[in-house]
Amino acid sequence: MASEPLMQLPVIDFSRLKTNNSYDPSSWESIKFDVFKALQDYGCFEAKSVVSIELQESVNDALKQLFDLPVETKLQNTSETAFHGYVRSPKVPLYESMGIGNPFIPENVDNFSDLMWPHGNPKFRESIKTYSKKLRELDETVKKMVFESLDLEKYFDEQMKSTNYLLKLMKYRAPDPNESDIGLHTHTDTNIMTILHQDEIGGLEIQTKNDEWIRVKVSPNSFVIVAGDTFNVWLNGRLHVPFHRVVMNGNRARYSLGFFSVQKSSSLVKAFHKMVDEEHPLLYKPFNYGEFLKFFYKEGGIQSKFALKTYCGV
Ligand SMILES: O=C(O)CCC(=O)C(=O)O
Ligand SMILES: [Fe+2]
Repeated sequence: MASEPLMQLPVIDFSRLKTNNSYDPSSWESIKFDVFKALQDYGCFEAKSVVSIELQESVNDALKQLFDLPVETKLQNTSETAFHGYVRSPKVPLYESMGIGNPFIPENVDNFSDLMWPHGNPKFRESIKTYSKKLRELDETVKKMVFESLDLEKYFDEQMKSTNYLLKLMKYRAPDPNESDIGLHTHTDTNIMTILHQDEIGGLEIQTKNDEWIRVKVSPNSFVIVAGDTFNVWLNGRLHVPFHRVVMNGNRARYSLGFFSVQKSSSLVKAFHKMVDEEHPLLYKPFNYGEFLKFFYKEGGIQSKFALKTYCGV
């Protein structure tokens, strides 16, 4: 599949953000500028130096151990909520995934771990807990920077309170010789924002505003931050929401994970009043995220590249 290997996503180093455990104000301002620009221009960027290599490696091991479990064990993880249970689908034959809801709540990780390893797996528990805390911190930092860039600080706490999180653990097997190499079809993320990590196999591809595909290759302990549709509804189109996909190459399995922030269904997804003016007319009517997901999964929205526009575009 044709893709452009030479272009790179913006790289933002988060190690400069704190000195002696407190935020350095000038670094905050300069990183904030880069974050907002990257999300406007690309809808994504590489976030560097958020977790240590050691922590990343122990999470990579945890992922392999999880998917090596017998399928009967993996099937024990069931849920009514989309992507929280064990997912396999003939539409994406290379893909399987498992989810842990709000994984920074220790009990949620313990319950998941006990279900998968009834005799215990302390290493899995501890690495996932530490990792999830770091990812939540990164999620909050990036969003706060975007809110500040648009003078929306006063809405920040309320928006964070109406957010749920999902840690999605994913494996893609290598395709058989006559099988398609598509791991995950082209899509945008409909949630607020996603923090992705892929292992050294690579395969994540992101489309630029000029319709060129970038094959993402980032440092082993970096993340790719991806803006989702919900975020762009709040901001009435100020961000770019990139199409992305997974294309497998080679003959080894690929492991990845995503930390998804999702707006709770108890409040409507809608543009901040301040974001709508003559220059920026309203793009989407307010909607309930749970209802949108029903449309997305049941009425063929998932096949449409522009499901949100069809559902609530003005
Ligand atoms: O596996 C990946 O790297 C990407 C996953 C993804 O885009 C998604 O789950 O929405
Ligand atoms: Fe995605």
